[in-house]
Amino acid sequence: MASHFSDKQTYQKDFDSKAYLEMYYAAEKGHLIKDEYLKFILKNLFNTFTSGMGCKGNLLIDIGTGPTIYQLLSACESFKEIIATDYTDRNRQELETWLKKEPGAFDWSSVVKSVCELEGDREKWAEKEEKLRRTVAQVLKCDVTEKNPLDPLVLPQADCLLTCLCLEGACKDQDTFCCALRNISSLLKPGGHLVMGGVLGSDMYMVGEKPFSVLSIDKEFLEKAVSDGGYVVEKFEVQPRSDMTGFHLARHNAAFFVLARKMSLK
Ligand SMILES: Cc1nn(C[C@](C)(O)C(=O)N2CCN(c3cccc4cnccc34)CC2)cc1-c1ccccc1
Repeated sequence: MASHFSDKQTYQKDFDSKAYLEMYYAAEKGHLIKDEYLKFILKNLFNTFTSGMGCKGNLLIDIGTGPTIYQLLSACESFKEIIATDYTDRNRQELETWLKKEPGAFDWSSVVKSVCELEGDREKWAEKEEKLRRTVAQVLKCDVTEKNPLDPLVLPQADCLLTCLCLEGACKDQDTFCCALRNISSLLKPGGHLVMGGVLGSDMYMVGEKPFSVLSIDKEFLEKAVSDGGYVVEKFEVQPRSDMTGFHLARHNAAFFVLARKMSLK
């Protein structure tokens, strides 16, 4: 049980990206493969990015990408350029290894095939992987607790911000969460979309034998945080968790998906 907050130094030192990927995303046995979270998020990302909801443009920045690429598979059909970001060196290294098809890269093919099935042709999984590799232009360091999360870089504002399973893991309390949301919002154009997925009612998750803390949030808090953060909520889906088999590994009672539009200044 994570009895204390897992801060960024803890992530940098103790978060084992490879052990995490095997535990949560390995074909058939990965905990999130079996859990409803991944199916729920992939379906919502597919609907958002490839079914004419107007979520498309030049630049999408993914905040807190972790070592995973599942969240980018539909987005790469609707954005010319994707920038992936994360706090820890090992997460960014894991992403670079997959993007460059280097030895030891994690095998995402079963998840890629699932997204291709949603998009209508499961056999196009190899082309999909190459399209994603061509679309991810950079993998940058980010820290959502900084006013400019990409400091010292100053980028043009993005057309879309994507963030999955990040803020609830990175923030120690609700005030920090709201502040981090404002920080990342500075990276988004007015009128641009925020796409956020994650978990409600969690307090921790395990990576190997190590517990990592999670800020427990509920729908009401999240809805208020996004609205107070200067957004109009366009879609808010919650999927209560039914399968409690992996309860001890990554405790949460629901998955959420939010699509919101950043209000223009005028
Ligand atoms: C499964 C699963 N995966 N994940 C996401 C994960 C591994 O936590 C992650 O990669 N993250 C978040 C923390 N993050 C960060 C940590 C410190 C500081 C950061 C500063 N800026 C940006 C990011 C920072 C780095 C990216 C959460 C769960 C989960 C599922 C169900 C129940 C409970 C948890």
